Amino acid sequence: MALEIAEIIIILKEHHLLKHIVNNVEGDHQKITGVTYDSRHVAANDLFFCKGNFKPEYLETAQAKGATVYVAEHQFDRVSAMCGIIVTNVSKAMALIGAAYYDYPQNDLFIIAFTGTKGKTTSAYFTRHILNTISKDQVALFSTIDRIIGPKAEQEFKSDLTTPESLNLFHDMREAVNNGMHSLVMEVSSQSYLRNRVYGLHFDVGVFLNITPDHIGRNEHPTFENYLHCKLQLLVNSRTCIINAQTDHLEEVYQAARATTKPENIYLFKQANAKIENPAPVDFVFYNDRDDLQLTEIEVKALSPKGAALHIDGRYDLSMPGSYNQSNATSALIASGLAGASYPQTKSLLAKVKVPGRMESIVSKKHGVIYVDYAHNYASMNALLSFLRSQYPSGRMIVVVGSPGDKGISRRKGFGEALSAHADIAILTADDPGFEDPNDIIAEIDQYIDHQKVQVEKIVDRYAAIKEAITISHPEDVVVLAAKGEDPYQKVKGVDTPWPTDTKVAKEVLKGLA
Ligand SMILES: CC(=O)N[C@H]1[C@@H](OP(=O)(O)OP(=O)(O)OC[C@H]2O[C@@H](n3ccc(=O)[nH]c3=O)[C@H](O)[C@@H]2O)O[C@H](CO)[C@@H](O)[C@@H]1O[C@H](C)C(=O)N[C@@H](C)C(=O)N[C@H](CCC(=O)O)C(=O)O
Ligand SMILES: Nc1ncnc2c1ncn2[C@@H]1O[C@H](COP(=O)(O)OP(=O)(O)OP(=O)(O)O)[C@@H](O)[C@H]1O
Repeated sequence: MALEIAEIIIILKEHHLLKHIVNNVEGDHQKITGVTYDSRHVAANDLFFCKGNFKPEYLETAQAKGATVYVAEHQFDRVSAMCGIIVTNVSKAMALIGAAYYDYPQNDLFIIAFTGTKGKTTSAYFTRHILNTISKDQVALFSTIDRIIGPKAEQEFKSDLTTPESLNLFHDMREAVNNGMHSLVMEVSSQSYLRNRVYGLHFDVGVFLNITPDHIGRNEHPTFENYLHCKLQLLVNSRTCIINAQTDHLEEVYQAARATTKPENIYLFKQANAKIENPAPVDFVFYNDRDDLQLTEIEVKALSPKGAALHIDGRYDLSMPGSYNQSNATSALIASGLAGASYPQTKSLLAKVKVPGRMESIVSKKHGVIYVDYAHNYASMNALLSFLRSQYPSGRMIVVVGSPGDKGISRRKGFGEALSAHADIAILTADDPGFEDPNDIIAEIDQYIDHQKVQVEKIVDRYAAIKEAITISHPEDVVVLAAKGEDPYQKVKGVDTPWPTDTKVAKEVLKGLA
């Protein structure tokens, strides 16, 4: 793969991003044969992007390793051997040049993208499972948990971000195409719009699941309005839109879709008896006749001719309980319908999907049922605990939870409120404390807990907290290990400290108690 300076100039001018060029001694036909934003991965003739919390010495290292061109928002004098392309916005430039360098892999993929405060990973897994089963292994997945760029085991790896940096995104899309993938299901975080990771990219189908306050604060969104604005960008950039009509801010969400999409390409869905303010007729409803731990099923019914044309009406079995998962499943069925999947081919496919770290249960005779779940804000914690409360009305609910440092500050209050509403015992512990003292985070969650309703224990060491929860639980109790899912590390003072995962710890503790 290669790109000439001349091509880069045209792309940047087209998007009004080019300020000027310095040291262009080799001329416009100079070719770059690689692109990177990390000095640790530079090769000869690379183009290097100076982005984010960047230090000038990274560029000097890049030059020493053979990079010949850099893109930055201002000129660097100490790399006089390099051609400098000075732009108004480096992250936008990086996304556009990345797409060009990897030869626009998005044109070879049918892309379904999910956004929402909660349910992105679950819905993406559901959709990918349906389409991948039907297409016999030709569907890639870019999720918070992992990225799958081909059918072989070595083409599946853990994700660093929910939505990758633009260069990695286009690189992995190209790999997916080379590996025979014809579709891609991906999660698009609001942060990826804030940071221009998907700038210029258009999606075949964009799905908006829901929005509640989260991800607001240092390093994330300055305000809720900004968070909502970034999330809405997915709909603005999608050819066909699917909207959960039960989302908050439905009017704005629908308007964002309408800004670039005709009503005939916008699909709304909701639970059959949910009351909503209708900005447009609903296309699909789902009935949740049965929703318990033994069996979860939904019936999907089209209400409009365009809905009926997808042929997804029918009764489906689900592997994951909870009304929110029924909503996630409906979004996945509509998205899959738009990609050509129909009933009854899809009838039983969702009965087999497991999403790592979401609603994983471990049954023990002496210590009740233990759930490991990724719920980590008010909306998800409330949804999870209220569902489990309905399933275990008589036992005690013992919840182990912590909140991350340096971000998502509103989660602390949210946890306090959700625990007060549903838990009997809360064991507050550490979860990615980052540069904060976990004791302070625990104290903050605790101040929002109603101590008349909930007994609180504070155990910073997460292993000891899980051990305590399981040790004190009786057979009729339910233990919830919340917020960490299958995360294999704890972020402590900038270091990813290995963590065996909540599931492994719980199993180990149970073995020790047997
Ligand atoms: C705030 C934010 O999003 N920051 C992301 C951003 O950081 P950054 O551009 O400042 O990069 P940096 O790591 O500080 O380093 C600066 C630059 O120097 C380069 N460098 C660094 C060291 C070196 O030796 N040489 C070198 O060239 C780096 O490659 C980088 O280009 O780019 C980095 C990759 O280049 C990301 O790892 C980093 O994500 C941080 C870790 C993060 O926590 N992001 C979260 C908030 C996030 O993006 N979350 C959303 C999900 C949210 C949700 O759940 O909905 C996501 O999409 O994952
Ligand atoms: N539609 C939903 N509404 C509310 N809570 C949900 C919904 N879907 C899932 N959850 C809860 O949120 C948790 C995380 O779900 P999931 O990983 O699918 O969401 P996500 O949007 O990918 O989250 P994140 O952005 O934090 O990675 C689940 O473990 C479950 O407890």
